[in-house]
Amino acid sequence: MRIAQTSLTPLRLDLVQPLKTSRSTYAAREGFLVRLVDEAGRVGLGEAMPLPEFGTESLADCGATLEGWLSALHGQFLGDSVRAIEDTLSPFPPAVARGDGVRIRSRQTTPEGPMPASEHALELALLDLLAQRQGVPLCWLLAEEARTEVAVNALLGAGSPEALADEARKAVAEGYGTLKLKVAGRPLEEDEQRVKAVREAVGPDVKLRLDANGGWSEPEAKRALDKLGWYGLELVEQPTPPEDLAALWRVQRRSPCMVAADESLGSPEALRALLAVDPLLGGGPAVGAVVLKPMVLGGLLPCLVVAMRAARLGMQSYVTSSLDGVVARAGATHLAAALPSGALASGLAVGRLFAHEPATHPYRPLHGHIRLPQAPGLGLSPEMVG
Ligand SMILES: O=C(O)CCC(=O)C1=CC=C[C@@H](O)[C@@H]1C(=O)O
Ligand SMILES: [Mg+2]
Repeated sequence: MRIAQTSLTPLRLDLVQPLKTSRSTYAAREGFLVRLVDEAGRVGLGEAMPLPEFGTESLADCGATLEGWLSALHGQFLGDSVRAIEDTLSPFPPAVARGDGVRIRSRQTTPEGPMPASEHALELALLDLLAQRQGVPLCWLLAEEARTEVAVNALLGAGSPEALADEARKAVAEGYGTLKLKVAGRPLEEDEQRVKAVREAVGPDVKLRLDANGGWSEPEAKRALDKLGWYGLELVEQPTPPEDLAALWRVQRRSPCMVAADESLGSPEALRALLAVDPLLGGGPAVGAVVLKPMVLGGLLPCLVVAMRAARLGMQSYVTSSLDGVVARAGATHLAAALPSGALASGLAVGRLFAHEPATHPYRPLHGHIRLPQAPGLGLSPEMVG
């Protein structure tokens, strides 16, 4: 393929109401939309929505990096293969590369260091273009047996127990079978009232997952899960701080439910330890599941590698958005469809959090699922993405 045109457009997503977690409060998200046009006028879409608190580069570094990479890519020929895309994104010079990628990294034009959000944006645009050229949905580039629909959880953002109960009832009425709510960063008694209100509102069969965003110490996590475990939890995301894997391992072994590592995957060292059979972690899987954020791990392809390695170690995986736009969520949905298992719902139903979510796009959840468009690539037209 020849990259005939490139464009980089700033993207801002205002939330309807700020989303509070134990570590951050999100009122708006800022990033970039990438467009790559091939010699036949096909448009490949990518999105960078940096999340520095999860280990990505800053917004400024992302913009500078993508400017440099798109300038290096403009007018270049690239092999029509996933291998060529991997080589283009590879941090190693072409001498090490195996396929016919394009050298985009150079000291003169781009900042140093890992740039996962930038890598995600460029990789997604190239995968979208490649899949369009091959006339297949993007997920077919990732797995031959990709699923055609993905179960997604509802993210409950309300604060009070009463408001959470109303939000939970509404989500279940819309067909969601899995609900997620933020905990930690407040007295445990308050969290217990919130979790209890949701469980009493929806009954025993709806799956309930919590996200502490690393906000509990190890003793607090054990005490919290002893108390909240009575309400039938599917899993808890990142109960303890991301850098202490041994604490995460110890909490998993006492927990009444599955522990999912999320923020820990933002550290390359911690990710390597999670995916090794580490004697420090008792030789077994450190946690029950890993949360795959393509924006944090640098794209769909690195996430797929993590998912395969995790599965070999007995860990499940699921995908979540990084509170990003339609393009990134579309790519994440194709990744979720290609994972070894779809047993755990993915966190991709965040469109309703945003004030100006595009009205017509095919990745809107329906009855708790996203059905993938059977169209080439992402199946998104430029006007769908605002
Ligand atoms: O998982 C979901 O339902 C939505 C994504 C989500 O909860 C998050 C996205 C980005 C940052 C975090 O606040 C949070 C998470 O930790 O998973
Ligand atoms: Mg999380």
